[in-house]
Amino acid sequence: MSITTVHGTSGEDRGDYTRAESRSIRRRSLRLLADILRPRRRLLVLTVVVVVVSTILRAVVPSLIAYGIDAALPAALDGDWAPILWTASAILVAGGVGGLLVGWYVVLIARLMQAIMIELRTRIFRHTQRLSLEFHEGYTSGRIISRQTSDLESIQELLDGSLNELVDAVLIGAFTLCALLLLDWQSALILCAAMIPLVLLMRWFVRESQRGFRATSVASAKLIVRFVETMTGIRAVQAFRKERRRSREFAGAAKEYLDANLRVVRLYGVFDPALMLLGSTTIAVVLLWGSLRVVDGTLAIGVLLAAIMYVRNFFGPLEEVATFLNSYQSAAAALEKVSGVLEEEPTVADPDQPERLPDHGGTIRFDEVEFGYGAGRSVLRIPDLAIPSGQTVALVGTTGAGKSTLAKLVARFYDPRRGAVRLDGVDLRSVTSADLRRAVVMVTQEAYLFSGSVADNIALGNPDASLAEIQAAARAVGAHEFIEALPDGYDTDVNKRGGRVSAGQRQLISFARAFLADPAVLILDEATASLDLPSERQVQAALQRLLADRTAIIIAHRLSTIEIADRVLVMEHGGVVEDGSPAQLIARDGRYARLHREWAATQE
Ligand SMILES: Nc1ncnc2c1ncn2[C@@H]1O[C@H](COP(=O)(O)OP(=O)(O)OP(=O)(O)O)[C@@H](O)[C@H]1O
Repeated sequence: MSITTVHGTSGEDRGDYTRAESRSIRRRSLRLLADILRPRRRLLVLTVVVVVVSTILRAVVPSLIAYGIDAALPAALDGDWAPILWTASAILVAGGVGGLLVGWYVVLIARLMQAIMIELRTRIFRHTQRLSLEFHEGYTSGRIISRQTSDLESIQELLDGSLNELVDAVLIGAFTLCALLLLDWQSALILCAAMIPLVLLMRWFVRESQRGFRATSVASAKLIVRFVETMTGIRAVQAFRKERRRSREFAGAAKEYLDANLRVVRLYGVFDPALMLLGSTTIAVVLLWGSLRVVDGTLAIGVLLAAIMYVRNFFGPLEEVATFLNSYQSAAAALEKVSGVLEEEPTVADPDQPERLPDHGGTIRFDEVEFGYGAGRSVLRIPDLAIPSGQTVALVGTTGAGKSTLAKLVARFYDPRRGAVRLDGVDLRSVTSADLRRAVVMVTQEAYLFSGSVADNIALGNPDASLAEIQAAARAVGAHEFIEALPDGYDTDVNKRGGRVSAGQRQLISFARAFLADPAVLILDEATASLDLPSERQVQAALQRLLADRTAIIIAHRLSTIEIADRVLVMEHGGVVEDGSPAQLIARDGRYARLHREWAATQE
């Protein structure tokens, strides 16, 4: 399998990467870390210096003890107390300064790690916000939430605690080995021999637990996806009495997560005792071989004591390395996913050499356009379609005919596979997103309101607008009266009790937002669906004001909305099958005329 199969978030749900894939993913994670650490390299260097010095100081202590027992103690027995006093002072200084440096190191590393966390958090947020609609439609919100929550928490856990343990273990291990080599090479040799099974044990554990942690990370993401999906769709779940089934599915995912975790725990059940056995065996061998030499008179007793202390020091932190590896594996799995999301590129990118749109345009043209989602079949084919500036076009057709897709191409949420969509003669691919969002605004059925006041929500259309302009926009679309009647009028917080607005009112707020934005092209995708029938006249009047002096594309399933259009395009299987004014199409007695008759019948 080639490396490209794991580019970005693809292959994320697999726990069975090949070696080459694993390597490429690991490199991607490291690149991300290096990129984040580069601007903080001074802090990093200082932290490393502090920890190295403190470890050296601590590693010297057993040698000082050996000197104290073998040289200073006999001198004291002869009445010379100076050497033992010096040795005791040296132990005190080494231990004391070493301890102080450890304290400083803890602060430094915490600063560094917090900086990394904040940087990661903001990068994920900024980046996912920038990614195209195509990414978000394919990557569920549950998964993006796990990137920002459980994944970042695993990384934080590693950075907060376990990393200290690893640094400790590695440095103490290295310095201990050096000190032991200088002090007694034969004990050092025994320790080196013990490192062969140690390396094998570690390698086995890392390999197995890596697999295990990938599986737990996949399982935990699934759990979050199930939760988020159920809660965001809670209306449908309750309406269709699907609570039991969703609970069953959730329990299934929870079981999968539990099993994956248990597999990892079982690995620890083997690794920890094996490590302890290896440590005790090494100490026993050093003690036996050392005792033989002490009896022979070839080894001083203080050196044997120091050698045993060094071997203990060597194995002591290794048990903590297991804890580190635990957090490391889950953090590495998390970082892999995070770096995958960060590797995704917006599929709808800004041009290198943008062209400017004219100020008051609005002419749309589809030129030999063909489009399909992802690598899927083609769902839209528009060989030639021109919408002159100022025209209101209604898109009509059976469900799945391609109306929303056509609208999404005009708003450039997607680029066509072939051909071009042009606005005032400029290919949309050559327009910057800032320019495009000014020229084209799409209002959808969801009419999403952000936390904040009603005025803030309308002002999204034009952040520089004054309150008078905001109110004028609300008046134009017929939203002013109900906003005034809210507890705090325009200052009402839409997320607070009492500030809750109905779906239809939300729609009107989003109309006001669009009116204030004053785009050359406005797209309404089923945007009138939530408005209540009793206000139909109001809706029509509001729409007429909203659509005046601009090009508009309306997708609507209600006749009254379509009737205000200058032109109707009937779509079927991704193509335009009828095109004309409502009156012309009725006279032609085709599909639109039939639809019109059916609608008229239901309105009576
Ligand atoms: N995000 C997507 N990924 C893959 N296929 C999609 C996606 N969105 C729509 N499609 C497919 O594209 C085709 C056209 O869908 P589109 O939403 O444009 O239809 P529509 O005419 O707007 O339908 P409706 O009136 O039901 O909203 C359909 O076959 C649909 O299954």
